[in-house]
Amino acid sequence: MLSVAASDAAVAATFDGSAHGPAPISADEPMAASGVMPSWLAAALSASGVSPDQQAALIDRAPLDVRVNRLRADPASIASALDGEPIPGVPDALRLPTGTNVDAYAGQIEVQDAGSQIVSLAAIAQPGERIVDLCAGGGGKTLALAAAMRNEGHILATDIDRARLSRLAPRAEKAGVTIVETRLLDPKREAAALTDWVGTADTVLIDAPCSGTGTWRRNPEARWRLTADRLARFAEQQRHVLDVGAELVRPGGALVYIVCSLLDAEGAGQVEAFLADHSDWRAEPLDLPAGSPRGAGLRLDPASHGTDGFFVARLIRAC
Ligand SMILES: C[S@@+](CC[C@H](N)C(=O)[O-])C[C@H]1O[C@@H](n2cnc3c(N)ncnc32)[C@H](O)[C@@H]1O
Repeated sequence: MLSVAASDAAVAATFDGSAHGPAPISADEPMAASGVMPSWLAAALSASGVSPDQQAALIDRAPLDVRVNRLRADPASIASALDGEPIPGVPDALRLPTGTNVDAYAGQIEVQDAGSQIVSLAAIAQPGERIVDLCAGGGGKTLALAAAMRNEGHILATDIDRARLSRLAPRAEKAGVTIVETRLLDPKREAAALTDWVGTADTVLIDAPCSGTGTWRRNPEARWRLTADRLARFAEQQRHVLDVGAELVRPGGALVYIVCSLLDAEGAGQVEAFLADHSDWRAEPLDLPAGSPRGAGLRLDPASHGTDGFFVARLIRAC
């Protein structure tokens, strides 16, 4: 804002110290270099193979994408009612005109970025399976898994955040989903609450806590809040949830690791370290409607794929 004020007298005049106004600008006030993000973060993204054009697109305006819930609605009818465009290769996704009011369609559609829908497909969820959604939050991906399973089987949805997890059950009810069991975990004591699932899950989905560099289109201020220390803490949490989740997978089963970040430290690098430490696991190539190869997985970004930014990998436990 100081940079803007330096070149725009009208903006500068608002720094007048009035009630709700910013303090007057002092002569020696340090000014941040202008740019899309802090320079350390731009350097980290560049080192992760994210080009300047891809970095700039991280703060573009996001489209309004929804997932049609096949348990309650038919994609073709919703597309014609809401003037939605199908998204090639993503079975239940529609892109709606900006500003479409979706409130009347609660339970029939879920607002969910196409990228989030695409990475959920990496679970290849089938009716009848037993799946753990370890970092389920409010259940965006849980509900996508349940729809893919045609509401047959069992999903254990867990999280350490009570408020987020409490939003899942009412959403599931509205969506006609009855196969989800929620379980609140104690941080660092997750394993003790999951002993009944050890070695039994067909798939464990880990949508890990992360810096969110791929979701700046929705949270543009997050780029200025992220610090190297916070990033290191996210990386530590990611290692931890990978270890917790891996224990739950049955022999021959899959672990799907997702982050909405483009930084290798949270994506390809995490998976590389996991595979180096777990010789009985291998990465399985992914066949998704979009994504560019990155390490053992795929990466999506707004400039290349028109979605939020994600990294996803599918890892298989030896039989
Ligand atoms: C990216 S968000 C999940 C979003 C959710 N999957 C969705 O699609 O709506 C990551 C979640 O991980 C949870 N989390 C963080 N540490 C965890 C842990 N040790 N065990 C389980 N969940 C954890 C956070 O509370 C947060 O809700």
